[in-house]
Amino acid sequence: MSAPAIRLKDVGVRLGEVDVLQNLSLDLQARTVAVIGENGSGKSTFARLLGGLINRTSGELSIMGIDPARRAAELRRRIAIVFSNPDAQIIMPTVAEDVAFSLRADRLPPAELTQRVGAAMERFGLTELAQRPSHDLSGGQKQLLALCGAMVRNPELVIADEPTAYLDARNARRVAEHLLEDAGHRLVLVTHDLALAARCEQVVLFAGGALVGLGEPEEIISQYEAVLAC
Ligand SMILES: Nc1ncnc2c1ncn2[C@@H]1O[C@H](COP(=O)(O)OP(=O)(O)OP(=O)(O)O)[C@@H](O)[C@H]1O
Repeated sequence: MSAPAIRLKDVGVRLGEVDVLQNLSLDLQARTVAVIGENGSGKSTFARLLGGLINRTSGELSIMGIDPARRAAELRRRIAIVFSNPDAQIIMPTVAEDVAFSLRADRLPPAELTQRVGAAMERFGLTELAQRPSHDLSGGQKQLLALCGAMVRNPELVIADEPTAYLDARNARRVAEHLLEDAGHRLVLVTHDLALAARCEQVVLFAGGALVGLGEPEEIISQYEAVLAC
């Protein structure tokens, strides 16, 4: 592969009075990247930065050749962002309508829209819930719906922040397979689940808003476990 998919040079993010991320310089080329670190270390802020949801205060940033501060709309079309709290991502009254809403910009013919929505719901085990009011779903079902809505658009890059947080073991496994094994997209996965992180090709470790490790999963997870043991 040529240019890194994600490139940061001396990036800083200040939110209010707090320097949340400092002097971040890294190139991410692997298809699947895990982001790990202690509570409050800056992982979610990093994910929101990559997703164009917050802007950097300093430095340079390129996501698949796009500067999110300049071409946010284009970036949003090519990526999907999934958070641990799905409520913010569920908009429409029923499950099927909510999945279809994610495809509104594509202006698909009705038959193709129905087919795409049906296939996506099948993939995430939501077919039986298609006509259920989306806000009556359980936390785990909502998480599956949010993921389904994100993935139905076939994004090039998925940024997922603790996407299995509300899921039972079987659904967590199913979601992990979709995110990790589907070669159709790149993945940046924020997680406290080190077994999940170990399945990514590259791992990024944060501490106190700074990058303190970047490399092979085995090496970086051992580095983190040594910190946790103190
Ligand atoms: N809008 C904000 N204004 C000020 N400080 C913020 C803001 N958002 C986050 N922070 C601070 O930035 C730091 C990093 O937060 P962040 O949510 O990125 O951490 P995290 O690594 O994702 O944590 P966790 O594992 O607990 O989810 C925390 O100290 C947090 O309090």
